[in-house]
Amino acid sequence: MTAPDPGSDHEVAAAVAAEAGHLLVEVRADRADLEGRDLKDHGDRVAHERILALLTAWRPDDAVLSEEGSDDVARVTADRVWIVDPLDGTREFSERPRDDWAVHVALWERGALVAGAVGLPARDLVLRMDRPEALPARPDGPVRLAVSRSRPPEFVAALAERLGAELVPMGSAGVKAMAVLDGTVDAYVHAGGQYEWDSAAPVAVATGYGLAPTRVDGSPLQYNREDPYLPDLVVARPEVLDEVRAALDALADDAHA
Ligand SMILES: Nc1ncnc2c1ncn2[C@@H]1O[C@H](COP(=O)(O)O)[C@@H](OP(=O)(O)O)[C@H]1O
Ligand SMILES: [Mg+2]
Repeated sequence: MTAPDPGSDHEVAAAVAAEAGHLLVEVRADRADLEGRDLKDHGDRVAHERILALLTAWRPDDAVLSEEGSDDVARVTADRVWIVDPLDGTREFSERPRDDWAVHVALWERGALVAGAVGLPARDLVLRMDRPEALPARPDGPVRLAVSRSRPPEFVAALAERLGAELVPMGSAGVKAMAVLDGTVDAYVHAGGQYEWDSAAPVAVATGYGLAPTRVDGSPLQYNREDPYLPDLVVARPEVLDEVRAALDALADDAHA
């Protein structure tokens, strides 16, 4: 049976992320018979089904764009669309006991992200757009950039060289964006491929925390487009934003020279 409607859209986002996260933690513990691809596929599927069941019960009139669902283009004309990645960092989820994987739940309404939560189930955390916390003070030293541990884009290596930055590898777009918010790193820059579900909830939460995520070229991130491919992203804490932007612009100039 589905629990009662949690209330506001923010509460729904957080409850959906938490419930799917609990399920994934259980699956990982209970299904010792599953490994690798089988564990990834099972996790993706059960988390997607749970999220869909909860959103259907609590927000029956809203559309859903999920990494694991079949896309219905009718969402493009809908007023409200939940953009979800039931299991981000699927690879890391399958590598027990890694904890760098996430559940993403965001709500897009008429052009803007209006609610969002990123669950970090293996850390028993849900970060929410509506419950921002102060960023810890930034330590002295080089800029720290979160980067994919399994397929670090060459572009980010070039950026790090230009900035004299340190690369901090970890899995999951949600984990990397949340690492900016908890002070583990100063920025997360990605290029070369991603989809709306990889960044919508992390961007919603980062926006709630007062950050201003953009595309790599500085333009706004736009969601609920017909093609959900959204290949690049910059999430940076305010103290390093100008420096990171200047380096990105210089790299773009070099590329066009
Ligand atoms: N070049 C690329 N093209 C498409 N998706 C990419 C990508 N690089 C990263 N991603 C997606 O972004 C998420 C974070 O990746 P990473 O951990 O490597 O930083 C992953 O989501 P999933 O785990 O949901 O598939 C991954 O599939
Ligand atoms: Mg993903």
